[in-house]
Amino acid sequence: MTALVVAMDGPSGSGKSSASRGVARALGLRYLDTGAMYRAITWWVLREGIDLTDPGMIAARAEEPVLQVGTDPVAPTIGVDGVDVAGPIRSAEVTAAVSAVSAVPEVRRRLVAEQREIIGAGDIVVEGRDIGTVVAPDAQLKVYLVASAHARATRRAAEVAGSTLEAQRADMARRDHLDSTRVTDPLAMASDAVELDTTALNLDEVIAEILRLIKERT
Ligand SMILES: Nc1ncnc2c1ncn2[C@@H]1O[C@H](COP(=O)(O)OP(=O)(O)OP(=O)(O)O)[C@@H](O)[C@H]1O
Ligand SMILES: Nc1ccn([C@H]2C[C@H](O)[C@@H](COP(=O)(O)O)O2)c(=O)n1
Repeated sequence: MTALVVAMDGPSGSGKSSASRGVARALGLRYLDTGAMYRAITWWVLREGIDLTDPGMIAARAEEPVLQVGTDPVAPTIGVDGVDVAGPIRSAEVTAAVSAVSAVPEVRRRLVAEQREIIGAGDIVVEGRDIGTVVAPDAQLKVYLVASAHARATRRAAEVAGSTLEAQRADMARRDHLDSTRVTDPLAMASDAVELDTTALNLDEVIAEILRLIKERT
């Protein structure tokens, strides 16, 4: 049987990470969080003091940081030049800057190549924004997760200590806009993806539906 690749795309807070990890764990597959890779490069750009408003400078140095990416769905890891950045990449500072860095074509070219190398022989669930359209267009199953803006902001506000619903809603609207209007690889649903609205579903129900879709395809 062909090695399985499942592509999971969708906007911020739609549940991609939680559902992808759950599916990978259930089936003994690997898991790749491509958003963590864009966040890791962003962490490095900020640490280097590179001007975020200068895409040319970000592009010129895009190949410099070396990423270490772990694909165990139980304990995914991410490092930059040997530094564990799993915590820092979730900071408000990185979240505010990541759309600008991920819009730089040289950053995307570099990371898409690395992502394809990690996907390699398959048996992996890959989540992000452009997986079904650009990174793995031949994936056996492509799922596009959506949820209402209210549900997404409520979930995030519950997760981030000290945050409010309104702040989360504003941040997601800003990132959705930047992620879907960038010139290279914008957030878009692949024509052969299955759209799954998670607004009224709990996480177990989402995972069960994706497992059902995988069974149907394989
Ligand atoms: N179906 C669901 N029902 C309720 N809560 C959920 C559901 N799916 C995910 N969550 C919760 O919503 C939050 C966001 O989920 P998750 O991080 O998986 O989204 P995401 O799409 O990967 O977001 P991002 O793109 O910003 O990384 C988490 O706190 C998660 O536990
Ligand atoms: N394949 C991807 C994955 C992520 N991004 C960008 C867009 C997001 O704002 C940012 C962080 O992703 P998250 O951790 O919130 O999933 O990275 C992208 O452009 N392409």
